[in-house]
Amino acid sequence: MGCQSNKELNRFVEEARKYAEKGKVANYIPALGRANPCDLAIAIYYPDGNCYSAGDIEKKFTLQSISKVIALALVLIDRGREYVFERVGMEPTGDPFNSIIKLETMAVAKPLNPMINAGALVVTHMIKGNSIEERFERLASFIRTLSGDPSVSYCEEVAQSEYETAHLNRALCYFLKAHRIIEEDIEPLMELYTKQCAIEMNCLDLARIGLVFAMDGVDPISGTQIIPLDVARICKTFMVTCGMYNASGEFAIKIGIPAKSGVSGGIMGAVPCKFGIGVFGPSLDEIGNSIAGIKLLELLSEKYQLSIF
Ligand SMILES: NC(=O)CC[C@H](N)C(=O)O
Repeated sequence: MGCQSNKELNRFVEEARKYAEKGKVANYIPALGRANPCDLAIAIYYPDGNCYSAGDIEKKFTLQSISKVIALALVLIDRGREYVFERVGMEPTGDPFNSIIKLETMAVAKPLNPMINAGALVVTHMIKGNSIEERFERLASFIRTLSGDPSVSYCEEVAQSEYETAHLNRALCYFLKAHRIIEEDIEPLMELYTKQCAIEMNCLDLARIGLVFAMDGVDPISGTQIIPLDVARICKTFMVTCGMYNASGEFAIKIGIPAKSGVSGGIMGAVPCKFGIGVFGPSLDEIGNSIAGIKLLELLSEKYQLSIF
């Protein structure tokens, strides 16, 4: 089944924490550079409502790229598959998450998938609403429903810090605007995107969202289908093929759990039909994934045979 003991999870955390010193916290968003590289936490949420956790579980972190998979679910619900995939593709890139190179070399300028920044910016562009505030609120309220935590909000300091420094993301947006994939003003879109990335929570909330994906869109605690089955499946497939950036192949081989990471050090995992996982460890490897977090998931996956393959 899976780990059902805080004590055992704690042993895994302490074993994996040793790897944190081999990585570095992200500092291209200045506010993220202030994280403690030694922090490490995990929570596992089961369909019966039981939750096990260990490490620095009280620490909140921003979702960053984890928000990409949730925003994708929202726009797929709102606009349907056809509309969404006319504007963003379904293929992994093998490039870093913020790369611009494929946009220019592909025959059609549309981003290859919604998990790289270019694709995620197009997804955020598709969030419906009459103002930036309304669009952000729709996403935030969707995330509150998924996590079952009505207090979820965003970290203003991180949002502002990214907004002030997100020149590469601006470049992606202007390129996409020139090719008419994005059709709105870029500065308000950047405001929305940086707030989206700065939505913060602890790893228990994140595990609960992972659980909804694991259960094909049903929140087993409330019994509601929050995400339609086909949308949940599309999201999980992207998590497998592109969720860990250009390390998704290695992650699939070594760990084999649909997962999505973010540069703040979060990882959301969805073990199909079993449980959701939330991990936080801000020390990152060269690709930008939580170094101790990956080790922790590796220990867990090996012990409990969690690979879906
Ligand atoms: N990999 C990430 O988590 C990237 C998210 C970050 N907000 C960015 O756009 O650069």
